[in-house]
Amino acid sequence: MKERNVDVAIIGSGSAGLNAMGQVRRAGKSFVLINGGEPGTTCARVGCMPSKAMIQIAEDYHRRTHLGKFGIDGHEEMTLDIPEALEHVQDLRDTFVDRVLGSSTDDMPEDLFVQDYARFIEPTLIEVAGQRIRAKAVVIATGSRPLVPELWKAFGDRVITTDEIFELEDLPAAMAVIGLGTIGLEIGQSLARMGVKITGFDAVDHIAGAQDPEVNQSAIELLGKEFPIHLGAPAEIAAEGDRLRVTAGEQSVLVDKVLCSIGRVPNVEGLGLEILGVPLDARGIPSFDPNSMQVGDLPVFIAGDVSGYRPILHEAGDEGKIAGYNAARIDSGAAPARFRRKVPLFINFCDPNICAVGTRWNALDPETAAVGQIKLAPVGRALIMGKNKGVIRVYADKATGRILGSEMIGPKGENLAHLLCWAIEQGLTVGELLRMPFYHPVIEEALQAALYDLYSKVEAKNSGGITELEPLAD
Ligand SMILES: Cc1cc2nc3c(=O)[nH]c(=O)nc-3n(C[C@H](O)[C@H](O)[C@H](O)COP(=O)(O)OP(=O)(O)OC[C@H]3O[C@@H](n4cnc5c(N)ncnc54)[C@H](O)[C@@H]3O)c2cc1C
Ligand SMILES: NC(=O)c1ccc[n+]([C@@H]2O[C@H](COP(=O)([O-])OP(=O)(O)OC[C@H]3O[C@@H](n4cnc5c(N)ncnc54)[C@H](O)[C@@H]3O)[C@@H](O)[C@H]2O)c1
Repeated sequence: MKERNVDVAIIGSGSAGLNAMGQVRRAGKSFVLINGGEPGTTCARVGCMPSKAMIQIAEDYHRRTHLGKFGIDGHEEMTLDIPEALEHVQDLRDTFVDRVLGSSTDDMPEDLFVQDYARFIEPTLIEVAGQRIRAKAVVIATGSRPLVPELWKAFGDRVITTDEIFELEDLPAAMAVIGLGTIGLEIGQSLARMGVKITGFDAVDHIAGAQDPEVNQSAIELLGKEFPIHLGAPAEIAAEGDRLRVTAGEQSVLVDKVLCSIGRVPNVEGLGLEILGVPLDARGIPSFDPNSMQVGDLPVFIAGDVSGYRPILHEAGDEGKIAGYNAARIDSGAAPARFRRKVPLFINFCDPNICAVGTRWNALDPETAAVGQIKLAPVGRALIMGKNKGVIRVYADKATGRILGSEMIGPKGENLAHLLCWAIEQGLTVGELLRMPFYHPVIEEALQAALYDLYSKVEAKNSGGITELEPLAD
């Protein structure tokens, strides 16, 4: 079998793999990029981008339900052309995929971009497409795919995942969404708003991965107004004629299709990771350092969703950069560089957005943490928008006032979560945040109100006579 040598072999041309390639190129090292399956990245093909395109349509169409209150007539007659809407999602998806391919692999020669599934023969020897590639370092960036229980696969295209939903040309009348994590809520709510009769199920008693009980309760209440939500029992599926009966505990519903959104599994089958000689966890992932992305003490690095560490886009990109940077420098003899990871930021784009930042509720020490909150109901700008629903909860260290984290459900949560995340990155205290300007009337005033509540509960207070203003030195 033909064998050739490169400095770095990157397995997977998703967002993590492409970022790794960028670093290797910048370091002037030779490489091969290997991709089994469709190129174009999960984000652009079946992930972030088509899902947000669908959410946008659903949200704009849903907006008609507020218009009557504003005196805008004609909204009752508004209809949604589903095939046209789905075609628009597909067109946008194709644009995003073309952009990714155009700026990455489109013009790469076959010896640099090998399209097949790779397999480890040794930690630095890869077999792919009938050839062997000896690399000084290897980056594993093979991503993940939707988890579908074996039994449910027998229902064919009546049980679909996000890998199939953006291919549909029309929508069924009734669907169950099993799994109300990120995907289940984003897509389930969109489908409901587009006119599909949705019933949601989750085995646990919280949705959207919410940990803060106030946020979880508000989320269940608000989303539950749009479609029935059944929690606390795992769902099962049985065929009933050409339809499907979904049952969970006492609850049961007959539907045309099921969206299976019960999580994702890493793409590791056939990779032969066992030959690395590093202990593998229950998901088949070798132990690695999340600051260097190094696997054990091997010249092997892991990045992106396959690691399961932080399966979101900007983190996959960061992990790809770290892995690529270190892989390109493996022959320097120095230990791989370790990088500080960013403050965790998570945004669920359902409406209202559900977000989590920094230290999560379950990790807070009730002895040392203070919690401030604001319910959105009285917030002026939210009221004007007709979106004064939800709650913002912000956590700080009681003694120092330093912001630790937040969980929230509210309008423009995506923006407020960024502000808080950047404040935590900067090590700011609640007092320092209150000294920032807040325009009027903006949704940030909701955050300001939560911060005032939090300020009243922390010991560290601002110096000078006015909380919001820094006194000038004489
Ligand atoms: C519906 C949905 C919505 C999402 N929305 C968001 C969002 O709004 N914001 C956000 O931050 N994140 C979102 N995500 C998550 C985000 O898409 C992922 O974190 C990101 O795409 C992961 O990139 P990756 O490079 O790790 O994997 P991928 O992009 O999946 O790349 C892995 C590549 O490896 C290839 N491969 C697999 N096995 C092998 C093998 N053995 N040999 C060679 N190649 C192989 C695959 O074919 C694939 O091309 C969403 C995900 C989904 C599914
Ligand atoms: N906005 C975003 O950033 C975004 C959007 C979509 C997806 N993603 C990424 O995709 C990943 C996967 O999303 P996901 O929603 O599939 O997974 P998830 O882990 O967020 O949610 C899965 C849910 O399914 C439930 N579940 C599992 N088995 C069940 C059963 N038999 N019956 C009922 N419920 C069951 C779990 O309790 C959980 O709540 C996320 O972790 C995230 O990283 C991110």
